[in-house]
Amino acid sequence: MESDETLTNGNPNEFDNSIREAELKKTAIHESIDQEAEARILVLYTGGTIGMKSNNQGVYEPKANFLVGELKHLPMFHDVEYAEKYLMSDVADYLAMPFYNHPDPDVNRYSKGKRILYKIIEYDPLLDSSNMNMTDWFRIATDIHSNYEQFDGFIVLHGTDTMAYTASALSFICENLGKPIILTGSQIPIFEIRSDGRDNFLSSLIFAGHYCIPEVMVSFDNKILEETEHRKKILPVLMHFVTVDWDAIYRSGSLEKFSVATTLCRNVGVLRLFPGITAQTVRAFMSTPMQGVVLQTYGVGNAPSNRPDLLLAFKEATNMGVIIVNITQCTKGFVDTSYETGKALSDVGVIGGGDMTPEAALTKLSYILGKETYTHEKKRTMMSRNLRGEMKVVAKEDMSIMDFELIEGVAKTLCLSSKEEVVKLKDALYPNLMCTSAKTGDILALEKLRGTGGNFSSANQDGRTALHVACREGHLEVVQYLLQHGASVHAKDLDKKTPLMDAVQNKHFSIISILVQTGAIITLQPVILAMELCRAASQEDVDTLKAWKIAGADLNESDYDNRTALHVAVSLGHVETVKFLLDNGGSWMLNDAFGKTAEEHAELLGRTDILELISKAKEQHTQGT
Ligand SMILES: NC(=O)C[C@H](N)C(=O)O
Repeated sequence: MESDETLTNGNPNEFDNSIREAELKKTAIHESIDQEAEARILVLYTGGTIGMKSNNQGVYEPKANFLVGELKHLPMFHDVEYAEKYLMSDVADYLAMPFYNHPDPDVNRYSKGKRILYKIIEYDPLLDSSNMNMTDWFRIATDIHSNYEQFDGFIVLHGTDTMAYTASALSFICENLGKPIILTGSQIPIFEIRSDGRDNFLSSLIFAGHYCIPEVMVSFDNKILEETEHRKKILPVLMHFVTVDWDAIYRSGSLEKFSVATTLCRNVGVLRLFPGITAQTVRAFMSTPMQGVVLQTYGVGNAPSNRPDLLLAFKEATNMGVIIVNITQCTKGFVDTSYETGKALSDVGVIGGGDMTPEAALTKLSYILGKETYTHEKKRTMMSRNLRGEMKVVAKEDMSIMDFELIEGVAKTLCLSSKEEVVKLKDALYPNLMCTSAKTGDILALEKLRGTGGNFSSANQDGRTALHVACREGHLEVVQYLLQHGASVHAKDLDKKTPLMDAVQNKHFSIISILVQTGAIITLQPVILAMELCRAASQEDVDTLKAWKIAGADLNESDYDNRTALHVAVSLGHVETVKFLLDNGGSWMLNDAFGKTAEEHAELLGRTDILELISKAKEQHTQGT
């Protein structure tokens, strides 16, 4: 061989020269490596059509240990000459793309192009994505985590069938992400003569190597989409190859390091409404062990408001602790409560899911329900928050005021300098911020306000406190939270209304019980209370009568004509109301101002059905005494 000959037979000077040349060459190599901007990308090859091969029956199947070797023959994926010269030691098993000068001026302002070195880790077995499950999501996230520091970005080669699920799941379980994760795949294997796979993979490598976008994204068809909107191809794209919409990028404000969530809840599901769906189906779907349901409704989040049976089934489920999130069946659009039919759902505890895709909503539910340290109310609040850019349109009533960092913001804008000024501003704003948070059931915001000196007994300009508002809205956990943190059950607003009255008027039975247990009492004058009872009786509003009863009211209270609720119910022939009143201590013997008892009114009207109820009540009364 040439070198041996030189060694053994050659002139010693020639030998010295060749060493010197080799040394010079080495230095040149190092210089060129040092000068060349470089990005290192880790590619997790999980399977999918992109790396499949047709078997002898002409069917595509994943083929192990095949992709890397084949890519090495494609010049746009591997620069053989460069690799032979420079890929050694720690990068020996990497592939090297040809040096690429990115046309985007934003990217190229500081460097004249980049060399992307990438390493492929092939999963065993390679999976068709239809065979993947939650454990595979964790494996991908954990692999990214353990290689996080050595790489500038990550690509996941994945089948297209369930890519939207994996991408959405990764976006949630990868917490405090600071580097790009791009999922890509193809419809035709990368080695076929015509394949979308080559472009998709190439775009992903270039994108991951040139842009530091801290999001999970999907690369397809020369477009990079945020993971959570990937299904909706019609939405504006984040990047159309050379132009990035930087404003559309979601950035976490957290100071925490990148980590991977440890648990996902599997008891979640998607239910698509259809005309004629039965309440039985809904109940069966939402029964134990179900913990979270994505409800796909019509249009802007509508469900039939003329189906009390369905609404009751949803209400039962939310009361049992199932978290239901409302998203639309349309491929484009978002959930709004401006229609009566949409509001009916939020009234029974269904949370508005804005414009989330079904995959994002489902994996978000699974992620949040997996957070064992969160209270139920916190889980509900988190579901209505935009956590990873998955909700471009947050339903107005679901938006947390704390998202705006209001106090600091206002103080800065007004250039307040002294502590006193800031305290004054706080006094003016805090009660309203607390009421707003109580209205949306946002315990996190309340906690933040308390932590920065908020006092839950302070009232806004109408004398309303956060407790008034929570009682009115029916947020049981917020009521409990406020009471445990110093809110007064005795607070009266400018209309002399207590939180108990708010709860009664809105028929929130459990809240009424808690308030009574905490010492709340009815503060209305007896005659006014009687008028309220008579009005409820006249409207056959048994639930309001029940609410007053739980609040401690005597249902025999009489108005200015000495009429009781029972007089009114009998005179108007409201049988159910009569029955409720008799069952709850209503007296048939009290005279009104015209000298008549309720029983006499029934006789005058010839209401034998009511007279029968009265005689039954009499019997029970005699047996009881
Ligand atoms: N195009 C594809 O990748 C489809 C394939 N069945 C998969 O999801 O793995």
